[in-house]
Amino acid sequence: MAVMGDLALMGTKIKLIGKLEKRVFGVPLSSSPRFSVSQTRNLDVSKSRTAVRAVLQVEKIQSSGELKEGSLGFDVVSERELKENGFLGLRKTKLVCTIGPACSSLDELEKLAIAGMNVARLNMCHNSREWHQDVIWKIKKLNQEKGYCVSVMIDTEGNQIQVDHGSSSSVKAEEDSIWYFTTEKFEGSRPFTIQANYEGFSEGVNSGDEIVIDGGMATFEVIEKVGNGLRCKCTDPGLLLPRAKLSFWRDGKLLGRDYDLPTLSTKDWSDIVFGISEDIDFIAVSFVKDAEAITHLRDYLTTTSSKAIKVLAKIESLESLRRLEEIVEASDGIMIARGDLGVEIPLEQIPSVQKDITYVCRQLNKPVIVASQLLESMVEYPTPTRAEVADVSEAVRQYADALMLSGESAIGSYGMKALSVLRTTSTRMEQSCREENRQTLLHQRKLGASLPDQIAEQICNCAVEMADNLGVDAIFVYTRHGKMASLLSRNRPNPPIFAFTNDNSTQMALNLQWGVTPLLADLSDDMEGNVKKTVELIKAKGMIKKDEAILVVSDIIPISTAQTIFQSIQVKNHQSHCL
Ligand SMILES: Nc1ncnc2c1ncn2[C@@H]1O[C@H](COP(=O)(O)OP(=O)(O)OP(=O)(O)O)[C@@H](O)[C@H]1O
Ligand SMILES: CC(=O)C(=O)O
Ligand SMILES: [K+]
Ligand SMILES: [Mg+2]
Repeated sequence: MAVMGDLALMGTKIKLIGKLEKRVFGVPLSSSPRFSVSQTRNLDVSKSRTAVRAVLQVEKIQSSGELKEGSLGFDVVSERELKENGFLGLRKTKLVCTIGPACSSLDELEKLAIAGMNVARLNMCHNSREWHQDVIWKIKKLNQEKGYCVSVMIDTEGNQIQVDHGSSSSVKAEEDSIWYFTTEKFEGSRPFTIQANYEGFSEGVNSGDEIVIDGGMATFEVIEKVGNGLRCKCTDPGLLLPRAKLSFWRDGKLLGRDYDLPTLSTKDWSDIVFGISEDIDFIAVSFVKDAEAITHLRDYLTTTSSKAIKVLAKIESLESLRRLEEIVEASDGIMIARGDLGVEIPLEQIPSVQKDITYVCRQLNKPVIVASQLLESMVEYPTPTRAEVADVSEAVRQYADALMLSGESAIGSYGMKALSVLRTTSTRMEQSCREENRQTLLHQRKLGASLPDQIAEQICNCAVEMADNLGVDAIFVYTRHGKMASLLSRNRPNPPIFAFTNDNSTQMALNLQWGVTPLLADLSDDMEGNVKKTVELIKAKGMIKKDEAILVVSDIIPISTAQTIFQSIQVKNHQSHCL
């Protein structure tokens, strides 16, 4: 015997199956699954006259019969974590690692995968095409042969204005020393000379303006313009690193500069073509200025790639902040690239800007990565600073979908340790957020333009409220394109979300979404069959304990009845025979 409830919503069926202990939509329920109750309640879900009618009733669930052969599509890392820590012990915050010379061997990559790397990032600014290809092949090999599930992201070089002193190490700029910034091209280095990579870099700059290198590594005052070059005096001594970035200031204010350069350079396009041919999962676009470049790239990918490659916009300039909402709307996700952002805006503004961006992303339901200098000191040292741990914790408390390592994993000696710090710190803060019940503090904005989209959204909002109120152990979602999984994730539920999909690119894309464990499964149009099969398999693997309850959500649309959308919510526990 089990409890079963139906919610009927314009052809949408919602089922509740299981032990109902608390309140659903404010309706008090008996604590025993062996009760008989029938209640109705109207609930407006949109501006239209649509209403939800909730009917709770007792129904007998048939015994499951024999277990079928098959795989649940679990990757080895999630499977191990689930067995060791149980449902609630699964980490929700996703981890991205930049791959560089310190971690590019098969062995090192496997160690990162074991330690929880969900996405590997390749920065196209560095190294050769062959090097990147080799890393991608190794990751695919690990996924295919050893059962990991690591997605691949390429990060474009972009049209960045950089200055270089021509030496491979850093150079010191002393106070009052005179330097010449030039656009002239020459090999090697010349004393007190810095090459800029763009002819127009000094356009609109006046004498008396300040040049700040890498967000404050050193500062110069412009003495005079000489052709396209600038003669400058060092006013704040410091270090000049190779390929440094610069910002211009006048009267204490940043000079917003719109260089007439396309967001995607010729090299970026060739890297994108390479990425498509290597079957990558994400393209992170550097120095996005507006939504246009993102829309253009997405259109290009739709026509050239059979796979749904996701486009992430990197927020790392003043212009991107000014057009934040349109960029978030146009893209599949966002990276808060705090490194270059800190060159473009005053450092003290970064924490509030990060908070605002993560908030907008949640509202518009796009995954967001917090990147750069999370554990910067670990490039050199085996432990993080207390301030770094606090920074990581704050990003987790803001419910960022993912955290990213840059130099810590790419060139650092303690990449594995840094990843472990991200893992333990995020797990701890997630637990604290659950105890505080911070999810309820978040406001949401309606996303769906069409009624079916609004229905999907409302189902997910209600499903998460139910899951949290009922204290279920896990949410199962059956999804083709990941929409329902992301709408559930957006609500940041207490239990983990297991997203079953038969689409490989959906699985790899969901790797970036908070709290979602994506699983590749052989789904049919028969929802009851899908649920039964996966629950039986997960039970057979010993992943469900006797007293655990699961909430099931689906958006599988049967091909034969494409006009009608059958979406459902069910709650299952061991009292129902099919568990
Ligand atoms: N593929 C690589 N090969 C060699 N060095 C790398 C590679 N990837 C990263 N690095 C090194 O790691 C450091 C940090 O990496 P990351 O790519 O995050 O730099 P970044 O400058 O912050 O990124 P971006 O250029 O996108 O702003 C780089 O300065 C570079 O020295
Ligand atoms: C990641 C990156 O591009 C930055 O922080 O600038
Ligand atoms: K880059
Ligand atoms: Mg950057």
